[in-house]
Amino acid sequence: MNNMLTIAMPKGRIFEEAVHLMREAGFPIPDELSEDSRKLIVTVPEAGLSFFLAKPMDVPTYVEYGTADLGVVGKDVLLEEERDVYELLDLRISPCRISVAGLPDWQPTLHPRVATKYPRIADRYFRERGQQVEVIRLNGSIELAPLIGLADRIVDIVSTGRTLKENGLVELETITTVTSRLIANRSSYRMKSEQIDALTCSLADTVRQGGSVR
Ligand SMILES: Nc1ncnc2c1ncn2[C@@H]1O[C@H](COP(=O)(O)OP(=O)(O)OP(=O)(O)O)[C@@H](O)[C@H]1O
Ligand SMILES: O=P(O)(O)OC[C@H]1O[C@H](OP(=O)(O)OP(=O)(O)O)[C@H](O)[C@@H]1O
Repeated sequence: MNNMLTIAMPKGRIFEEAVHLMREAGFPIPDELSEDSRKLIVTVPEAGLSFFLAKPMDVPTYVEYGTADLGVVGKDVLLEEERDVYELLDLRISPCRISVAGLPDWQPTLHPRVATKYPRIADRYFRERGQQVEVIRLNGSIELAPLIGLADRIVDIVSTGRTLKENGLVELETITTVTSRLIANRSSYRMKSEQIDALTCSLADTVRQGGSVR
């Protein structure tokens, strides 16, 4: 059996915090694993760890298919992608929320349109409330949609609230709060339980001690 643990790391916002947390938990992550580098795979044989860098939305896919044993990913992505993976630990990093937002003078319309990068989350949210909406999937700059008349409302990430404020939008409802999670492939979790449990426990201790808060 291959005893190496392969970990899918998300590029972008979560990356630095995740690396910081792992180093605090005692895992020797080399400087080579950096967003400044173009290298996508970094192996640390002496620690039995191999890391690769992926787009955040793709992390659960790599983990579900077993190309990574573990992954670090935002709860928003888990809720959107609905991949068959284990969620092992709340890492309490990269906090934000998913909210419904719109113009302050927004009025309900007969066939409301909702723009979002999270079509499943949006669809589920409005369906559970018995509200019929047309969900329009966009890839970014979601706040544009109500400003230019593409949609009545948006479902998007809010962190500081600055993007909403600078575009004259208001947060109407919070759908859920979000932090990053450690996830595992189901069969890896059975086959490599000892290694995965040890890594999860070290990270959990560090998280409990507030080690990740910077
Ligand atoms: N202000 C924020 N905006 C977006 N994501 C945030 C924010 N704060 C924390 N996050 C977390 O970071 C993750 C997104 O990271 P990032 O923006 O780097 O990736 P991305 O959405 O794939 O970006 P892009 O599509 O612009 O490359 C989200 O899944 C979420 O869990
Ligand atoms: O509340 P804030 O702190 O302003 O953060 C929220 C904004 O950040 C994200 O956008 P991102 O920067 O990823 O750009 P994007 O529009 O291209 O997705 C998100 O989609 C919001 O637009």
